[in-house]
Amino acid sequence: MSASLFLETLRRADLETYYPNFSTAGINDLRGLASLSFQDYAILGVTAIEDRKRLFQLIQTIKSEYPQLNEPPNVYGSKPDFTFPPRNQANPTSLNHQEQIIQDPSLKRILQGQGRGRSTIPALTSNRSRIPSPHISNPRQLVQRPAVMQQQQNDAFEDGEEEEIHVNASPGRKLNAYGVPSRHQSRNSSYSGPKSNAPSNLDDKIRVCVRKRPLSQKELAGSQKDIATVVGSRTIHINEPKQKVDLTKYVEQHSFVFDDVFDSDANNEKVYQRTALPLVEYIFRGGKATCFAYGQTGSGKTYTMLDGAHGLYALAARDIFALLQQPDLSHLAAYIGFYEIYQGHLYDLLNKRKKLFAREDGKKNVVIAGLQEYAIDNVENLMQVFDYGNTIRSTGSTGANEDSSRSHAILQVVLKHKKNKKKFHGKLNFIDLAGSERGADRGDSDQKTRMEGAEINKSLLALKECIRALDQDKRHAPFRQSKLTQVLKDSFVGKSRTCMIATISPNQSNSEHTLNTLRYADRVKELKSERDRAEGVAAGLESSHDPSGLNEELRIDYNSEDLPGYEGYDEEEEEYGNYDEGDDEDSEYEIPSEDEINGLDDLGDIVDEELPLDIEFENEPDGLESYIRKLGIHDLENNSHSRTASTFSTVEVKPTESTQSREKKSSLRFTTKEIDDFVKKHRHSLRDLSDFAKKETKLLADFALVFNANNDMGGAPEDSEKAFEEYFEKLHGFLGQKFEVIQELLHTIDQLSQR
Ligand SMILES: Nc1ncnc2c1ncn2[C@@H]1O[C@H](COP(=O)(O)OP(=O)(O)OP(=O)(O)O)[C@@H](O)[C@H]1O
Repeated sequence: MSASLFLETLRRADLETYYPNFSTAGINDLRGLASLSFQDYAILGVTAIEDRKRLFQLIQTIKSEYPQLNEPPNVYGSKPDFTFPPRNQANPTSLNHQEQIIQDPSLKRILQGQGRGRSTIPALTSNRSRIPSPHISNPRQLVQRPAVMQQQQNDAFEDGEEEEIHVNASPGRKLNAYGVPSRHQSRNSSYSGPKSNAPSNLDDKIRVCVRKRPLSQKELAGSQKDIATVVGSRTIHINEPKQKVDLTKYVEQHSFVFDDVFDSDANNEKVYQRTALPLVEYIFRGGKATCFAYGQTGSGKTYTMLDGAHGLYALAARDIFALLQQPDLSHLAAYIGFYEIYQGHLYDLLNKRKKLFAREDGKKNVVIAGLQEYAIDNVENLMQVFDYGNTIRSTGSTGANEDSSRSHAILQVVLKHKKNKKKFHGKLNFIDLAGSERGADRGDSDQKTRMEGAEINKSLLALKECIRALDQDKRHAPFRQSKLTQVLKDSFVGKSRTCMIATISPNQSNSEHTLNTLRYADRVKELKSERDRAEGVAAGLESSHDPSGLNEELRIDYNSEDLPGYEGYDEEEEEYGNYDEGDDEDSEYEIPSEDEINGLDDLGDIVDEELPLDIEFENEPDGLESYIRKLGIHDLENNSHSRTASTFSTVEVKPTESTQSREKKSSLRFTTKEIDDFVKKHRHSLRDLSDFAKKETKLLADFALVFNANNDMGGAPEDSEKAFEEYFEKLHGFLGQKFEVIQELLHTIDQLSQR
C-alpha cells in the first residue's frame, strides 16, 4: 500500500495529524493499523477521546473489511494479498479477481462494461432479485463517502460564497463509506440493483425513502445553508462542510440512493403516494404493514406521519374508509388504537395512559392486551380521537427540539370482519418514532433525559437489526431486544411490508445527524442481491469468525440468539413463520456457537468425553493400569525414568520378556494415579477456560451492542467510554482468572517434568 493511500485513509478518518507518529513507529499500511491495541494509542500520541474513537472505528472497519489481517503475517513476512491502485484509476487486479470468483455471466458482462444500455427498470411486481445495473453497485449508496474532497476557499461558508464542488465519481473509488479501502470491489463497481433514475418497486417487502424538510425560519435567519441536494427521484447528495487541521475548509460530498427521495417542496400527498398508499392496498389483500419515520429530532417525523390534517395516517385513513365503502369490502371494518412505547412500557393514549401488555395469540399475531380500539369510519372522527391521544403523548424538551417526542407513538389500524371481530384481515401501523439523538444534543440533561435517550437509541438499533434481518432473509431476528420490535414482530414476519421514511434536516449544522440518519437508512436495507454476491466474492477470503465482535455480520448473529441483558434473552428463538424463500436453506445464516466463535468447538467434545488413552482397552476394567500390567509392569508407584503418557500406545507389547519389562518399568516416570490426576486437571481446566470464553463472548457481545448503538445513533462518546471501561475491567477479571487456570496447569506440568 502506498504511503499516499495510507495517508488518504487516515485523512478520511480525520486522523492524518498522526501520520508522522505512525510513520515513525513503522505503521504505514492497513496491517499495521489492524495490529494496534488500545495500549498503543497513547504511545502513538492518540490521546484525544474523539481521535481514539475514530481510530478504534477505523481499525474495526479495516478488520471487518479484511479479516485476514486478524491473522498473524505468514512466516515469509509477505504483505497482505491485496493492493490498492492510485485513486482515479481502474483496478484491473480486483476486476480479474472478481472475474475468477463471479460465475454469473450477466454480472461478468456488466463488470466488463458490456451491460450498458440494458433496460434496468424493474417490473412493478414484487421482485426481490434485482436487475443488475451497468452503473451502480448499491443503488442507495453511490459514493457514500466522497469520491473526492475538494479544498475550498477559507470562510466559504461564512461568507455565503458559492462553493465549487468537484466530484470525481470514478468507478475506481477505493475507499468505502468509512474511508477504508473497500475489500468488495463489487460494492463500488456496477452489478446490482436498479438504476438510480429508474423508479423503485412499490411492491418491495422493504422500502426505504428519504424526506428532506425545508430550512426553518430560524435556520434561515441564522444564515444556515442547505447542504442536501436532491438529484432526480432517488439520489441525494450531502455536502458536508469540513475543516482540516490547518483550518482550511473543504466540502465532502456524500451521495446516497434510496427507493425514493423527496425534496423539501414535496407535500405529504406526494410522499403518501409512494410510501403509505401501497401499504393501504396491501392490508386489504390480507397483509400486515408498517410505515415509520426515522430521523433526528426536529427533522419532520411527526409532520410526515402524524400531522393533524395531512399526516400520512390521515391520508391513509381517507383511503381506507373509502375502500371500506366498496361493496366487496363492506364485510370489513377498521378499528383504531393509539398507544405509545415509553421507556420500554406500553401506554394507551386513548385510555388515560393505561399500561398495556403485548402478547402473541395462537396464530402468532401480536395482540396489545387491553388496548382500547375504536371502530371508526370517517376521517373527522379519527382525527378527533387522534388529537385527543396526541395531547397525552410523552414529550419533553431536549437541547435540539423544544417539543421533542420522547416516546414511540403507534397508530394501529386493524381491519377485522364485522361479524367476527376476532377475525383479523389486515393491519397497518403508523409509527412516529422518538427522535434519535446524540448525547451532545441532550445538553446538560438530567438522568431521566439521558436514560430516555439511551432507551430510544437502543430500540432504534434493534429496529434496524430486525429489518436488516428481514431484508437479508435471516431466519432469526432479534425481536426481543426492545419493546418496539416485540410489538412490531408480526408486522415484520410472514406476509408483511415495511416502509421507512428517513427524515432529514438540510442545514449545515445538522450535517453529522443527517449523515447518521442516511447511513442508518442505508444499512437498514442492504440489497439482498448485493449481499449474496459480496459474500460470494468474499468467500475465498474469509474463513474464520471474527470474535472482535464489532464486525457487523457477527453483531447480527450475536443479537439473533445470544445477546445478554435483554428480556427473554435466553428464551425461545424467534422464527419466521411464513417465509416463502430460503426457509430450509438457512444453514448459511446459522448462528455460530460461542465455542465456535472462540475457536473452542473442537475442544467441546473432549471436555465431556474420556480422553483416548484407554480407548484400546474399553473392555478392560482398569484401562491404562491393565495395559501396563500386560506389559508385565507391576510396581507402578515407584518408576522414575523418562517416559511420557503419549508414548504408551506405541510401545511394542512383548509380555513374556521379563528383562524388557523391567526396563520399561524402570523407564516410567509417572504413576497411573498421577497421570489420571493430570488428565482430570486438564479436563477441568478446559471446562473452566470454556466457561470463561463463554462469559467473555457475552461480555464482548454486550459491549459491542452498546458501542454500536451509541455510534450509530451518534451517542455521547462519554457513554461509550464508560461502557468500554466497564467492559475493560470485567475482561481484565476474566483474563486474570483464565491466566490463573493456565498458570496452575503449567505449574503442574513443570513439577511433573522435573522428574
Ligand atoms: N416537510 C416539511 N415541510 C414543512 N415544515 C416541516 C416539514 N417537516 C417538518 N417541518 C416542521 O419542522 C418542525 C419539526 O418537525 P417535527 O416536529 O415533525 O419533527 P420531529 O422529527 O417529529 O421531532 P421530534 O423527534 O423531536 O418529535 C415542525 O415545526 C414542522 O412543522
